[in-house]
Amino acid sequence: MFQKSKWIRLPRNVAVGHGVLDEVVDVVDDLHLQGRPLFVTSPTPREVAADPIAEDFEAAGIDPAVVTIESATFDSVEKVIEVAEAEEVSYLVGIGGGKAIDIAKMASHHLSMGFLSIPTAASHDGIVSNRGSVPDGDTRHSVAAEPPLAVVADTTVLAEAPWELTTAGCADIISNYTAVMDWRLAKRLKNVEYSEYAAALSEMTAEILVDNADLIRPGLEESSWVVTKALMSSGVAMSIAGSSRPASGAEHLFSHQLDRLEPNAALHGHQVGVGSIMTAYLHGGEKGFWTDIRDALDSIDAPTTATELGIDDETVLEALTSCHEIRDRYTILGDGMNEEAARDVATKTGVIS
Ligand SMILES: NC(=O)C1=CN([C@@H]2O[C@H](COP(=O)(O)OP(=O)(O)OC[C@H]3O[C@@H](n4cnc5c(N)ncnc54)[C@H](OP(=O)(O)O)[C@@H]3O)[C@@H](O)[C@H]2O)C=CC1
Ligand SMILES: O=C(CO)COP(=O)(O)O
Ligand SMILES: [Zn+2]
Repeated sequence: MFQKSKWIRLPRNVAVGHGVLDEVVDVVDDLHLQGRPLFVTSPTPREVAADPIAEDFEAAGIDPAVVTIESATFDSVEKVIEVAEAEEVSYLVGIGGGKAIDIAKMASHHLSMGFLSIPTAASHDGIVSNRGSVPDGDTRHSVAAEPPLAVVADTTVLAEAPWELTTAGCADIISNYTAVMDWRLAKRLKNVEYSEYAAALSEMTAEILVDNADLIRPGLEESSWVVTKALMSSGVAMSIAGSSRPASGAEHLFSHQLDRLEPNAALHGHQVGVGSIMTAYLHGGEKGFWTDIRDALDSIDAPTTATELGIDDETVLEALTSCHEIRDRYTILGDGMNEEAARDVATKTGVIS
């Protein structure tokens, strides 16, 4: 007897393009959201977007509360929950990079409140996903979170953000290739839950981005358009899967471990991109597959070496040999690499010299 069932929660409204930051109040109106919002933001996005959006709300007779967070931690989630309760808000608006949006979606989940996602950087694929990513001691949690009711992605704002944020978003997408390979491997070896649709969407998203690499250039609003659509598509793949599996494999374990060993050394997307070169090599795949990943990263100005990440070779090796312990997620790393093997892959792929 067929007994499978599933909920897939996706945004109802997606406003993307030139100047849509001016339409946030209209989006809220269209969703029939009542009461006071809490803006969850971080220092730079507050200046770039949260303060101007607050002025629009005030002009419409709505007084938003604002909380600024500095890091993607459970303490930040707690802080947001406390402010939301104290300020008696009705819904949350995450305004910023991956950090602010993750914290807002996790706090919304806890509070059972609606949430809007307003990215100020095309730097990560958590814009629409229903997961939050939080370091916690030796481990890294992928936490169930509230998917946004709506996304407002202004390509003017995204194009004006520092270029490396956009290249980080591209690298987060390019890493989908190896994430899906890890997922298929885990399906074959460990019978983990797997969605062919989510996997195909994730791969297709990476494919379209790489095919359009020529359009991705600094300061071009069209680049933000191409990258943001890919980031949202990748987030939809995660929401369909009900897990970050379509977009997070061993290359993400490597990045999460770097976050522990060298906090804030490099952007999330850049770290997963370099990780992806090495895990593509480990998968063997078709000859030249890892060089395709490296060349795709190179073509959009994303780092391909430890030096370009600003991380020393020994830290790369430590991350490679220990990152399988970060979480219970089967990948090409299996039960871990020894140091010799790690040095071999990192050297042969040119990540370390
Ligand atoms: N839930 C999910 O599915 C996913 C979650 N993630 C998570 O997202 C995070 C990575 O995202 P990322 O965006 O790189 O990290 P951050 O949110 O830390 O943003 C990176 C930097 O960009 C700055 N910034 C943001 N917008 C602008 C702008 N318009 N102009 C100038 N600077 C700006 C931030 O400023 P400031 O320092 O002031 O904040 C910060 O310094 C990680 O925590 C990662 O785990 C990533 C992918 C998927
Ligand atoms: O970064 C992600 C997808 O790009 C998801 O993060 P996790 O590895 O924490 O699930
Ligand atoms: Zn990622």
